[in-house]
Amino acid sequence: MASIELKNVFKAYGDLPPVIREVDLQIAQGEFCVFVGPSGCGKSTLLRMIAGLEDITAGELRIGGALMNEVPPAHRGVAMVFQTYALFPHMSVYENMAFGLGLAKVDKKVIDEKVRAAAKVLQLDHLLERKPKALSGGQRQRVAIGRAIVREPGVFLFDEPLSNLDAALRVQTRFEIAKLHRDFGRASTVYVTHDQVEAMTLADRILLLNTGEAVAREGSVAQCGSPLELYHRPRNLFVAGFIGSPKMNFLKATLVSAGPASAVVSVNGTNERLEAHVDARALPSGTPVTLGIRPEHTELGTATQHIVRPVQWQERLGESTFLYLDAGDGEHSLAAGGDALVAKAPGHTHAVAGHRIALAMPAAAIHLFDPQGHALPRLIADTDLLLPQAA
Ligand SMILES: Nc1ncnc2c1ncn2[C@@H]1O[C@H](COP(=O)(O)OP(=O)(O)OP(=O)(O)O)[C@@H](O)[C@H]1O
Repeated sequence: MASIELKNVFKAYGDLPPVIREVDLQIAQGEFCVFVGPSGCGKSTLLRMIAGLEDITAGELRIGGALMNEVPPAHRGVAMVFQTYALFPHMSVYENMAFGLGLAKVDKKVIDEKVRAAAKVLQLDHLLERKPKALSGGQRQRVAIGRAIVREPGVFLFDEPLSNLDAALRVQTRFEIAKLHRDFGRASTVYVTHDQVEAMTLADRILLLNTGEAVAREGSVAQCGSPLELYHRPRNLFVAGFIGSPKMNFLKATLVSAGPASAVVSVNGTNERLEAHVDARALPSGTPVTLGIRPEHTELGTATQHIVRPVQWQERLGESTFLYLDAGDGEHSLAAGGDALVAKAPGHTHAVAGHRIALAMPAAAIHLFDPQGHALPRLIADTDLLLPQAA
């Protein structure tokens, strides 16, 4: 029941360059915010700074409007769920869940009510007497979540809570976390993950963190917005390449012409011309650009404008088939160590390696990036992309 506000937050270890720079972020009460980014970008560090487990080098952290920089973790009104569960092995499920409330000297009867209510929600009521070692990974993580819930915190912090679970249990527990948030949605939640699907499905808002030189150049925030905003309107090449799996295809191209409704580019090393519903009027003709298109937005065949490329190999997943084509513009060719061009095709597709196939690229699906990697504005209405409308 508390908002979280980060104002120009920095984190540096000793004399090393800051690992977190210039983070400005407001998480509204009840909002579910997911931190994602490449390994080492500082997701956990930022979360631990909110929890009070790491000092804040510079900037301000407010929870529920109150400055928290110097407040000890126990007094911040936050509850954290760790990847490793961090349960007490000698205590039963009940004792683990009751522990924090006992420390806070809450009345025994109240503790009992809260533990039993949380256990019911998490379907742990038949396991209350068990020790953690007699539980599955998923059950242990539910106990860790239960221990957080009974404290009725204003803020929930999750640090990769599902990464020790197998694939099926991850899906189930992800669903449970989403449901818990919906049912008890007054707490603000910050959730760290490197899993795209978790980020896309759980978040009201995603904060994608920069890594490497970009941190020094533009601060730690690569982009912050709704999952579909990052998917449909990535701000730059890094965001476009990070959000989405398999990742967006990139082709080197050159701007031929730019008008109010679309731009035309030529794919380098070919005489192919493609129209894009993008506003490129800020750039002169002849400017080198990067064309981006997601594998799921390509189509097989010649129904719309298309390019023709040889198939290298295919991955058949049942529901869909991923075709890997030689990007084939010399610079990008697989033979030259470049990325393949990936197309998502229907599951029944069967392509023969070496065969040349036509890959349609609808003008509405193409993204363009300027020479600095910044996205040019897409001329597609928010309503067509199912994006949230401004109030
Ligand atoms: N105590 C420390 N001293 C020096 N550097 C540290 C310390 N703790 C973390 N770092 C560095 O801070 C950076 C951010 O680490 P952090 O664990 O927050 O990244 P992450 O995005 O959560 O990574 P991952 O996805 O791999 O868990 C890393 O480069 C890490 O090496």
